[in-house]
Amino acid sequence: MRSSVSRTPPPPSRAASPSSAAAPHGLAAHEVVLMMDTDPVHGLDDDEARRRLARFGPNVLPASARDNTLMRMLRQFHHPLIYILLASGVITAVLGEFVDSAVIFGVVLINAVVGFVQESRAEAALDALRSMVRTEARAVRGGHVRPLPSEELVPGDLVLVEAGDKAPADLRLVRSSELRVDESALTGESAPVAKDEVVLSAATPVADRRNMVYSGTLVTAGTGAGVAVATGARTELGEIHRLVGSAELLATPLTEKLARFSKVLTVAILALAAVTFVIGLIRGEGVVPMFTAAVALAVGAIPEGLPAAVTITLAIGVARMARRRAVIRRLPAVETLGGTTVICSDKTGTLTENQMTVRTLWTPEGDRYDVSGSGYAPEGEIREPGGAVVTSPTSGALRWCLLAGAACNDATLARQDGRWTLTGDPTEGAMLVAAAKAGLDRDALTDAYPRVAAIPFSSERQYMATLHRARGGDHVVLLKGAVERALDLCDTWMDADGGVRPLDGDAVLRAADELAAGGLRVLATAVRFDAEPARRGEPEELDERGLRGTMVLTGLQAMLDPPRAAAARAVRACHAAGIEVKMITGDHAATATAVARGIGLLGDHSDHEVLTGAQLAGLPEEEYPGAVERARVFARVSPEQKLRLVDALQSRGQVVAMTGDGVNDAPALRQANIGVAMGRNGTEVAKEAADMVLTDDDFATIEAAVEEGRGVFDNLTKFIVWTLPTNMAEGLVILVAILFGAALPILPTQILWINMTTAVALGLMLAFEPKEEGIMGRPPRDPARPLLTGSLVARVLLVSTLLVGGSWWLFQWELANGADEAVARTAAVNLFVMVELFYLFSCRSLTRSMWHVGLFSNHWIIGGVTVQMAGQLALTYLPVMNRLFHTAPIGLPVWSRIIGISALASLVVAVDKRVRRRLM
Ligand SMILES: Nc1ncnc2c1ncn2[C@@H]1O[C@H](COP(=O)(O)OP(=O)(O)OP(=O)(O)O)[C@@H](O)[C@H]1O
Repeated sequence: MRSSVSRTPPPPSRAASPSSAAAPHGLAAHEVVLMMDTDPVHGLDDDEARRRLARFGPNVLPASARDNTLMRMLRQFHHPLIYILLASGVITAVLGEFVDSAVIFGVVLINAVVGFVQESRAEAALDALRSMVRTEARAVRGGHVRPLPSEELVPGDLVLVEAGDKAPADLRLVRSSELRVDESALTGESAPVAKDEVVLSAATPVADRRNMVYSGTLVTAGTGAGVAVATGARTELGEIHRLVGSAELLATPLTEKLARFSKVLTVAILALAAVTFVIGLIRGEGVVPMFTAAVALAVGAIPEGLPAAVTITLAIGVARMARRRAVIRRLPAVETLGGTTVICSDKTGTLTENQMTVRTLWTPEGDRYDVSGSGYAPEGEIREPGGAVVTSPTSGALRWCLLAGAACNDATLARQDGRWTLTGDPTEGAMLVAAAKAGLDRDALTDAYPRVAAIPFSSERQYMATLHRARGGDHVVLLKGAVERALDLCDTWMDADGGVRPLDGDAVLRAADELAAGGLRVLATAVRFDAEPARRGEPEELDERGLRGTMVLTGLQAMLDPPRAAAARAVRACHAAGIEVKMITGDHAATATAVARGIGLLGDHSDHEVLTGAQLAGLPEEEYPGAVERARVFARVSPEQKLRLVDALQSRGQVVAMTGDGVNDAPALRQANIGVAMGRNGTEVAKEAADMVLTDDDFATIEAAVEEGRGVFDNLTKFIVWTLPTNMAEGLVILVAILFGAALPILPTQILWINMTTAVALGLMLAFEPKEEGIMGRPPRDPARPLLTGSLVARVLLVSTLLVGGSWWLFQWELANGADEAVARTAAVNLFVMVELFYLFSCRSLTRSMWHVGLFSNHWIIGGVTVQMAGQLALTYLPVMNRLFHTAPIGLPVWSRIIGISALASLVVAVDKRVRRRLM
């Protein structure tokens, strides 16, 4: 036994410079195998893998190299408003107002801490989401191929990759076949790179890395096996990650628009404050009070909490979507989802269960056989048209229909804990089960006729063929696939005794149509027997051209794939929400139509709403977009056609969500406004291209995500409508005071108090607002529509006016009735907060009255209101707060005036809402 020391490979250091001779791509494959101390066939054994995992750590990128904590904290101060506050803090101190200065610095600091904590939490929430979509790798351990979480890979592992995978580590290839890799994650170059056909014995090293597949790159075609030479942070990707840090996660078009808006607003308000300052001086006011007033104006009018609130609302939306099994990969998707107007969905697996069971067999003589049983248990019977049970047919079309289905097949069935489970493609699983029900054993055939070559199934090709050879040299070619494709390759059919006759393609198509009209998925099977012994030494190949016109059709297998339980309801919900649902499938038009009818996607007489890939291809350019917009089912569509479909819909102004799972779906997913990938059955390539991943592959989840997206947008709007009046009113109150040469009703530190406490305790709670009733009963939001509609702008102006009028009146009234300035200001400050607090309840719904929403349906708001009230009492009655904020205790009569004005303001808003609702 070798010692563990001798089995430790050199640290897979990237220190070996890429050009150095010791870099894996500069060595011959067998040298890399030696260097990594592994076995090119059996891989590592479990014990050794465990040791290496302990030594090198899990195969994950280090928590992204974000700025360190200090830098992130400092960034919180990088804002024009904060500069103003810092400057005014300094100037206030120079003027000898140390308490004010301390309050200003204190507020700036608290603001930075709150910003920092919120930002970190939002980022952590998004990071957590990424780990929900886990990558599986396949490695050979102890001679067996094992699916493994990619974190568990270690240097020296023999890793298998195929089309659709994301490479889980840096791999030096030891075998590959037609491998093509999209290396854009590393190089930015998106055209796939062909990798060399490498064999282990190839002694010549390759200088330009055509024998390497790097972690994070996407395999777009072919298969390969490679030795992991670096994992985790030591991969090329890890290196880039360390240098670049993570991309800016928290920006979306909306946050950017708002950030720009706040910047422009800030500059405008600063200019206004400067002008006010100058006007005051010209009118002979003192420098200090004018400076204070200018600062108050700037601090009050700038909506500083806006960008952070938007980010947090989006992050909360993302978490809600994740709970409903839609994982957002790109934050802008949250915004776009709410505006989705068309959802283009795959059929198999998304609208249906992808649980196939063969129900009917058809042989070319016209006989139909019924198959009983359900699921993947090989329990059930096949009955002849007369009713007799079929047992082990020994010759003829039925035997070869079943055998072709079962042996031209990569699926396997296993019994686990009394349940039959399938590994592989459900279509193939169903055919395997059908053969077993007739007592036919695939293994008996493949033992006598081992498989020597195959044309794998692909969505473009729509069939699969395998070549089997007996020891004596006889060949059998087996084929299964879409009926039209199989007919292209056959010109004869097999009868019940195994005799071969000329084919009547139309009769087969008619039979297939009839079966498909019942919603069954129909595949044809065919065989070819070659007595000719293979010439020694000649490679055994199977090529498409050689099949044409040589195959013998043996029958049809029709299988049921039940619609998902929630699909019909979700389609109905989408229609009610003004969202079109279109089915895009590789399946036959008749099958697709029947399934679409079953889930309410098509009416009973709507054949004109079904288009096939061939019809699409034949459409003149100018008719294409219109036809695509009208159709609801697209059948026999190849993945390549999906891109053009998305384009066409977008050219008609639609906001398109498109699902996809294969490698070739990636371009369409990228082009769609919302690319949706399948978490369970999708390829890594598709997930990488998508904006959203469904962890349950279910169509209903898309509908749920759209609903959440609408909710997020509503909550954003609510926050903005709630916060803007306060800012406007604060700015205006100061402006009016200066223009009239009157005392300021609120001081800069008091404005700081109002803005900072209410944004966190009150405004943010709107982000937790549950979705409004009927949110899926209105049409999608027009992306071109501004965030605030005319009526919302009017409401913002109305509330601002009420605030300015109310606080001005109250301040003057208190002064006129003998109160000192501190008491009158405390009254004004409390009035501001109280109006905001009442108005918060109104903002919980943009159109309905606050009573309709239910006063207590958002616990967060109740909590926030309680905290805010406690804060107000402290501000009013605690001596230390009185000193810090220049406030003073106020009596009950003052409170009653405050509450009275606030209630009156709410009443006016409620009436305004009601009148507008009537007008709508
Ligand atoms: N494993 C397979 N072997 C041979 N032929 C197959 C196999 N799977 C599917 N087919 C045939 O190819 C056609 C297209 O299949 P594809 O997987 O592209 O689409 P689909 O699964 O029918 O639909 P969707 O696009 O909604 O997922 C099928 O209708 C079937 O006739």
